[in-house]
Amino acid sequence: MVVTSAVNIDTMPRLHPLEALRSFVGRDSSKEPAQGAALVTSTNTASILKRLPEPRRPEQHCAAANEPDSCRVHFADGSCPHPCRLPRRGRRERVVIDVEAERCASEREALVTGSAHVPRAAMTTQTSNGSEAGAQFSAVGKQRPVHLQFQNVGCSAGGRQILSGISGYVRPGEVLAVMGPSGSGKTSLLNVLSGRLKPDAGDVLLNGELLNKHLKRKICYVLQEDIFFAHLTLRQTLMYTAQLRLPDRLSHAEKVAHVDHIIDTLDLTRCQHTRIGEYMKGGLSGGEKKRANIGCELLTNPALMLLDEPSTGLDSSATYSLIKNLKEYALKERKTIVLTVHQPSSQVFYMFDKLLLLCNGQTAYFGEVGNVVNHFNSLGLFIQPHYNPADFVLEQLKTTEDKLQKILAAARPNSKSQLSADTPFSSTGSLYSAPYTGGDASEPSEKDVPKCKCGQKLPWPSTINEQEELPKICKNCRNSSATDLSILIETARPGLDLEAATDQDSGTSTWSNDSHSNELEEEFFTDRWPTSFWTQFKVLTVRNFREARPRVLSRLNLILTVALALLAGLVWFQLERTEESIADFQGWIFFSTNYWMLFSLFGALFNFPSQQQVVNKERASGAYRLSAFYLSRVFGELPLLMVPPTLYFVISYPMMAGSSAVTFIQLLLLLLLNSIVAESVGVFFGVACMDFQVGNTVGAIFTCGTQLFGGFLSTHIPSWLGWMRYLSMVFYAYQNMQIVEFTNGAPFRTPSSWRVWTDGATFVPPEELLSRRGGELPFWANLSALFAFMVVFRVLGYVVLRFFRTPTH
Ligand SMILES: Nc1ncnc2c1ncn2[C@@H]1O[C@H](COP(=O)(O)OP(=O)(O)OP(=O)(O)O)[C@@H](O)[C@H]1O
Repeated sequence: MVVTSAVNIDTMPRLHPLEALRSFVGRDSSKEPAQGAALVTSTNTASILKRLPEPRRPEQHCAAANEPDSCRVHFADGSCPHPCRLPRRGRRERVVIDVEAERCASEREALVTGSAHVPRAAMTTQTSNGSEAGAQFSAVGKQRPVHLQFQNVGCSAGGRQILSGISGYVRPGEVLAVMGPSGSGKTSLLNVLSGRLKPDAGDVLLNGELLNKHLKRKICYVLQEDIFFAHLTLRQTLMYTAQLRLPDRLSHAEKVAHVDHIIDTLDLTRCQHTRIGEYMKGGLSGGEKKRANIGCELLTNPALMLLDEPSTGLDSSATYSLIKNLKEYALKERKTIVLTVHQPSSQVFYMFDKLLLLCNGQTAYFGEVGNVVNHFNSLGLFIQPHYNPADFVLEQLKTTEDKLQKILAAARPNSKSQLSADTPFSSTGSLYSAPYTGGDASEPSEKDVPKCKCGQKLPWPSTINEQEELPKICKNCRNSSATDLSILIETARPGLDLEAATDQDSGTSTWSNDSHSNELEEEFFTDRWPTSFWTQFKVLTVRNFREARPRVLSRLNLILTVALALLAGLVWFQLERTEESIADFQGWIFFSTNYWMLFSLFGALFNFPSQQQVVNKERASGAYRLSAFYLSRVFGELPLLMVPPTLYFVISYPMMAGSSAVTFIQLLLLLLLNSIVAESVGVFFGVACMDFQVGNTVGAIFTCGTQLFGGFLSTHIPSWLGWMRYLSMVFYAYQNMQIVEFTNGAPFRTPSSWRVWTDGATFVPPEELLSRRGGELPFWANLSALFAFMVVFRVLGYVVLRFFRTPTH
């Protein structure tokens, strides 16, 4: 054995050990077996072993040892490792990955041998069914499948009860469809399940644990509206999302691979370089946008997906392919999916596993999709042959009040007819998951007998009534709650494939308390943010720049700027520097400062709300810190915002007057500062006034006041109103530009005899020029006031966003 190199695999957490080997021996595994070996160290050997391709259980490795392409594990003494001999977790162990070696250096080193020429299939069999997709998703973050239960959920809004007594459950691999007439509470229920709306009553449980801040991060919520930046392409959108929401420990290449996989999975390859687009402007189709929306959420490999009307705006074939994709995804990845849907075709309808039918915020049916027609038949409501069952059940909710009451009564937990529809409710409305088979629960086989985490066998109820009397606390460990017990029973329920419920990644039961699997999961979910502040700032800055570029530097904006610059240049063309033209110089300065104040302020005021929609969506899903976004916006957009005023200035100022380079640059910088300050004010108004009309009105009042008190239009403001000028940012910018122009620029000739210069001409002294404008503040004071404006409004904007615009949906 030749050890060619050594690497701590903890620095490459998602790299397969054999991939690590390949990277060190420098061979392309797909062509020929690599020669050599890599010494791979890790603080957690078990994590490496778990990342080995199947078969990876020691006894299975024995069987596979003779197969040339399989991976084999041996210990130092050459014996086949028995489970009890596997290195214990948490100890610093070394794993040697070798091509042909037979032994290890010490007993605490596991020797993982095997040809580096591992078939691709073997490299990707890390998830439930060995799909490549699974490996891709597991690279993002390992997640336990989620069993969702909600019990007696009640909720009110605007003084009205919008949900009451809603219960249901979904297992991993299942899709629950929530249906009901418009306004029946579907979206509200999803909001409750996602934790965005606090219920007044009832509980939402994930794997038996009450929904909390930590668990919320396992949930992805695909909103009904497809909210994106219109100028970015689909691929850019997914890539930025991946960079923001996938942990820093994944390399860029891994994130790219993951995005590629999502694009492939959702069949978006053809349109990946198409702009998202917006109303009346070309871009992705409705179905592509919807899939892009789902793709952004899938990137984080969520255990539980909530989708609000994913089929809205899609034709029937697009809906079919979308739901089929979701169903396959749920099955393959053991994901739990809840979605709301309006009038699915019967083909789509029967793809769902469970159906929750809502009417006026109450349950009209909960159970298997396949049972719903029988359930309605049992109530004397019969479906016509060849009639779409989804249409049929929805129509039943719109019939007479009597019929509706009958349906709602039958759906109540203590209703016999609903129980026979395989609904896991007790008469008290609490959930348990033992199957109901004609009144008595089936006796479980020995292996399926429910057990507490401590190993204590739990009584299997023989009747529904007994199930209600399940022990609240396990006698042995006195820890488990009744909820835990119901989940254990669910796990052990006859008919539920325990193997399938096993987390294939860890080789442990889904519900078992495998500390290592939890460790990995914790690693992914305990951090408040998936990426560091610096990563968020970097990615958001680039994204803001890309997003703003087509908007700020649009052809129309550039035409407008050049046209305006030429007009201003022509109006004030080649002004003579005489006393008579002083007012013209002041006019140009005032016009320029005002125009760019208005341009920047209203630009920010109009654009920020649409930007805010995306930011709200991303903040609600915990993608990044608000501070990172806010700061990145400054650095991402400001360079672009500088371009139009600069373009205007370099055209119009030389047309008006010629000055030294220093004066030229000083005036330009002052004009830019004026624009930046105005942009800060615009952002604040955009944030503070959620209503567009209100924002527009407030902005108009502010800018008109700013102009009136700016110092040019009126120099005889009543003394009791004089203080108002200090609230006008234009006042400071206007003053400073005059100071620079009149002090640093060439002097202004005058026929009067103020000052005689060397050539015999007389000039107006600069002090006289400045005193005429009625200003009294020095240059530094004006500059400080402008900076103060900028800082105060930026901080105010942040405060409003942080404390008054907390995203809920
Ligand atoms: N914040 C709120 N204040 C007052 N009423 C609300 C609020 N949110 C929801 N509602 C009301 O609750 C009911 C359920 O709303 P929800 O949006 O959940 O219905 P839905 O079934 O999703 O409807 P649709 O299918 O039309 O989207 C509606 O009657 C709605 O008017």
